[in-house]
Amino acid sequence: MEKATPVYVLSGFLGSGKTTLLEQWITTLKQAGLKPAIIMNELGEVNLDGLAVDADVPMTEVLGGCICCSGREDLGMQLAELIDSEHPDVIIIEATGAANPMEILDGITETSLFMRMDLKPLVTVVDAAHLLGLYRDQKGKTYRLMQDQIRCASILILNKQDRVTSEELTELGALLNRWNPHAAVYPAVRCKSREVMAWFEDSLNGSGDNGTPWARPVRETSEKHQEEEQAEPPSSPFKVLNASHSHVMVYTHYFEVPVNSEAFEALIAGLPRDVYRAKGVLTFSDTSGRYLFQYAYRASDFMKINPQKPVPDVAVFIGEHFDQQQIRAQLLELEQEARDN
Ligand SMILES: Nc1nc2c(ncn2[C@@H]2O[C@H](COP(=O)(O)OP(=O)(O)OP(=O)(O)O)[C@@H](O)[C@H]2O)c(=O)[nH]1
Repeated sequence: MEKATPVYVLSGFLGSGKTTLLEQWITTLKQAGLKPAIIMNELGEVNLDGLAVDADVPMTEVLGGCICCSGREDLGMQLAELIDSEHPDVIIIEATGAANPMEILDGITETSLFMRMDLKPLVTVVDAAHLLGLYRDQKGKTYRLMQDQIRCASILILNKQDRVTSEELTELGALLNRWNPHAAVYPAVRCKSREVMAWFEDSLNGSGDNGTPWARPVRETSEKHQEEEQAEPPSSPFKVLNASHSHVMVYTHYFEVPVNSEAFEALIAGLPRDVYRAKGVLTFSDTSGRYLFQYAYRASDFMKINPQKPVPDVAVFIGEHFDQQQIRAQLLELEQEARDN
């Protein structure tokens, strides 16, 4: 089976340190002999961040707007083109600081309907001093957007630790914990964090392991750190949160055989409430042609389609803390039933 391309999304407010982290990841990938490709989204018409990245790394730019609003389809297309033309081992998307990550995830999963991708847990970089200032004012669009970016993340890098006092850092840690109790939080200067790098390397090794990396590496890291945490003196300004599962999850299922349409509809109708979005392309065993299905906020829709190029049978589920294994087991059962009939 064709290999799934791992896709990482870096979110975080303007100037928080995303490009700084991106450069470190690129270095790591190259040292491991892997070929990275980058999608950069800048609000301006010129990609200034891109200048900081190695010239030999394939890069696609989505300029002049925020991928999450104006160019969602653009993002999907760019992603597909990048995979087709460059065959990278890993893709990293650096979103503009003004983007809402949920919308970006939605754009990316469109592409996974026709290309094998392994979407990794979302990483958000937070500028400690900026967040502190906004938190003290408690208002404005920026404040709310930063909250959204924090809430969607599975991993939070509390960057620019050097620009706040240790008391402020503790206060911010508690704040992040309240806003997103599921994410692991790592304070850092210039995004340098041993734990985040270990997670990154670990998650690369887990690529292609359909869906599981969403739950695994953070847990491993946090388990390790629980032990370290206990050994830390009580005055330690930080603790790593016990993130047993990633926060916003995506489960992608590639079908090996056409399944029964009614059984599939029944499965969709019975999805847990925590799955708030699903979509896919399917061939059914009991109908002719292919269907695009969409599910949002408990309503589903099936539309007959005629893809212009080969597209796998696939379903993508997005939600918070849902049991991916349960959905996977149900889908495998449908496939088994189809084989038996
Ligand atoms: N003091 C301090 N400066 C940092 C730290 N991390 C990054 N910076 C600086 O902050 C500025 C912004 O960093 P970038 O990595 O470009 O941030 P970004 O999130 O990519 O910025 P946008 O693309 O504008 O959203 C740069 O001048 C960095 O050198 C840090 O931990 N401490």
